[in-house]
Amino acid sequence: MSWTIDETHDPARTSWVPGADDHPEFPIQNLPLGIFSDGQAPRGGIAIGDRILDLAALAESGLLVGEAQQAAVAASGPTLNPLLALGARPRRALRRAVSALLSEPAREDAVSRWLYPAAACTLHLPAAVGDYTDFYVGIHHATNVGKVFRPDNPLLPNYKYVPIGYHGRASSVRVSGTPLVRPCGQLKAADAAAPVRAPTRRLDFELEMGVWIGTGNGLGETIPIGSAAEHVAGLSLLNDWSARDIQAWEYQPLGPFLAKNFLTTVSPWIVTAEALAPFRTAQPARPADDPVPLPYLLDANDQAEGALAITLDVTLTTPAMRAAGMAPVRLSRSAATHMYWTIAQMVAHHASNGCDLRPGDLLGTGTISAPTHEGFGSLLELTRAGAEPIALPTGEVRSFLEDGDELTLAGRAEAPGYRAIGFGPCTGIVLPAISA
Ligand SMILES: O=C(O)/C=C/C(=O)CC(=O)CC(=O)O
Ligand SMILES: [Ca+2]
Ligand SMILES: [Mg+2]
Repeated sequence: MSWTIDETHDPARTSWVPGADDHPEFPIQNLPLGIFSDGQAPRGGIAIGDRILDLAALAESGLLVGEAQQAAVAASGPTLNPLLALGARPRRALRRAVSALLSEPAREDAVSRWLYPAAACTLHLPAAVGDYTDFYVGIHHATNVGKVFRPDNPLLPNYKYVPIGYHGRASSVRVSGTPLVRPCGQLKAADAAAPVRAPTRRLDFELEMGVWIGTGNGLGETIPIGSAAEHVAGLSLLNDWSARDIQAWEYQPLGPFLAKNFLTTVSPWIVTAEALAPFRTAQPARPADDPVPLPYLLDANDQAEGALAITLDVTLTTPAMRAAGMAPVRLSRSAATHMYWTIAQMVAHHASNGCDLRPGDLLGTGTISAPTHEGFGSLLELTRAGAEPIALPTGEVRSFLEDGDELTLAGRAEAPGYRAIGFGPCTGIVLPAISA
């Protein structure tokens, strides 16, 4: 229901907002939801071109009615959780109403006063994240990483039956732009008898998408695969910063812990399920030898259109590049279609034991690596665990991230006949460790 194509996706629809029609990420066909502030209290907003539309002001303007007004009221506070809890219908009504207001020239006088330059605003985390779970649906990443950590047994036998995940840490999820302080942890060299505590020497990124849960499920209830997409409010980009040396020593038997909970960065905007409707595509067929998913994970409609045509880029700027005024260098280009499990399968599996998902919960997809080197989604893979450092245009090399490096994820949804949309940046700069 929420993932249907309507007049808001019409590529011929234009906006009176200056520059919006030429904006590479936020034309009127996108209308992503976020939380912003401009000196006053943080509140809900919608990105349009290089402006932000104030939803709290819109809720008081008298310009909206019905479910659109209900949604704008729910988006007037410091988090979008109340809006996410309303589910797809009011969110979609708000999208349609805002799309009409921003496209009809006669509305410019009434609405333009509620638009602010994004460059003058601060963006916040769009929702208070109650729980954060990180999946592992990038099968090429899982195979590559498995080769590093378990050379004899890279892809474990459960992988093609279970959408594998681990419970991450919600408290350290932050919005794009938050600096990353290099973490300290236990490091143990292969030939050392005991670990030392020191700043990580293998600081990495992970190219992921974040899935924002809208309506949840009650404790003890499941979410059937056929309705799982209805529980997804939208997507962001997500960087699951990782300390590979800490990870290698601590991860058995319970999985990632301090190697991955020191910061998780998300892009500021929730690109809604509604906005992403035109970019649905078939889930790539599984190789003939792979098992058919169990029935609770299999839905014909999900297989037919449960993947998303989103290109994902990773870029790096080093301090030397910054000093020389050089443009960021691209480290990787992948695509969301390289996920072995769909978002609906992740949601259905998560709730399949009666675990309750709640509005504003965040799911990471796991690192989305392409099958080939130019699309690997982490430095662990790109440099083969540091054995093949990347040569940069400055003459520098990188095995893992160094202090002062700035790493940025970008995403672009594209489909023939539709206006491409973007996600905004997911960026962070590495600061030196505070002390060991
Ligand atoms: O032990 C392993 O195989 C690796 C585990 C992870 O790196 C967890 C993770 O964050 C998965 C991912 O991003 O795909
Ligand atoms: Ca991860
Ligand atoms: Mg993390």
